[in-house]
Amino acid sequence: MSRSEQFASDNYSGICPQAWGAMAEANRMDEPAYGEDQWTTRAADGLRELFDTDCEVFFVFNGTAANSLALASMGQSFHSVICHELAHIETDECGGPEYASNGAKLLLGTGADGKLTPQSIEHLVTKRTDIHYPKPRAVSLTQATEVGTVYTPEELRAIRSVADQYRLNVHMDGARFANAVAALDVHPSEITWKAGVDVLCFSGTKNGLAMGEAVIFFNRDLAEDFEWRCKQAGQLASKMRYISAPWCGLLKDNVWLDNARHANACAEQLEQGLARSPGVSLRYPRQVNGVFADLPEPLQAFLRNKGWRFYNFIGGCSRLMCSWSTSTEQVDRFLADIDHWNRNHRG
Ligand SMILES: Cc1ncc(COP(=O)(O)O)c(C=O)c1O
Ligand SMILES: C[C@H](O)[C@H](N)C(=O)O
Repeated sequence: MSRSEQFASDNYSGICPQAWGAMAEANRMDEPAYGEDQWTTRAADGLRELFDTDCEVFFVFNGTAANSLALASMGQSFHSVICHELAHIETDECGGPEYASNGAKLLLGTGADGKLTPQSIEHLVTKRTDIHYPKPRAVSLTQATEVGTVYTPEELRAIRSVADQYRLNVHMDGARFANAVAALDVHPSEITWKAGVDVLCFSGTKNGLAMGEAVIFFNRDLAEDFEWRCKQAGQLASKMRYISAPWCGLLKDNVWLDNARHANACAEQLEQGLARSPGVSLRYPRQVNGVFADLPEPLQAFLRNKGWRFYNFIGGCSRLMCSWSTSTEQVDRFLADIDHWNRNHRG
């Protein structure tokens, strides 16, 4: 499949040149294993510098592991985790968070545009407080959300206020955290520890790495023994430098932010083009690197027949996801195909 023919997922993209170069540099000589290498130290220090705080940093292979193990560190098996009904930890992690915590239950909240509201959190915390129900101990937010929207610093602080009231830890699934920082144009600390986030799972995979998520504990108390939890879960890479060195490539000269800005810009170009297409509407506001559009079924079939790949797994709308490697020419080709359909096939 040609790289240029998909808006299916930022997971389809390759490794960005800067990450690849850092990997090659780390490959030049032997290094200590299991995270004792210079690259892992440099990457962790680079993230502490980026967030401007002395946070604990761990690297795991993928997002499901990052989320599951982070949440397992935030409560016991008899607790529950509040998340939005569209949350990836609910819809696409195959019970990973429940498994890693030995049974913590996910309580599904609501909110417009995929964003959990303080009211929904409070409702779930207070609706049952009897011994027969798993006591809420954490709230999980996805930033940017599964439908391409972002929590503002104010919204995050409001959630933190409710979390404090009910002694909840705050987890952030940062699969597209870089895209949220780019969209909000804030310092990363403004939408993490300064807004009360205890643990961030920062995805490198969706930002230009082959794999590799950083689990960042701003609340260092929750990090106790996390390395053992990772080891037992098979998430301690012996050649850790092949995860951490590419992270150094992203952090150098803020490549991570440039990659996110580019992906967001491509999605904006897509959004603007779709706005000109009759019969096409957006299901959610476009704020980061994904466009969630209601496309007529015949148009979807036409595009797929032309070789374009995209998913329809959220409420039936079409998700068009851009990444660091999306090109403006690719977006133009997609829009040109839609224009062709409108001119020649639209009923
Ligand atoms: C919102 C969100 N969270 C977490 C993940 C992590 O998933 P994976 O385990 O596939 O890396 C993804 C995957 O793309 C995602 O979209
Ligand atoms: C949803 C799917 O699991 C993947 N996280 C993606 O965003 O493409």
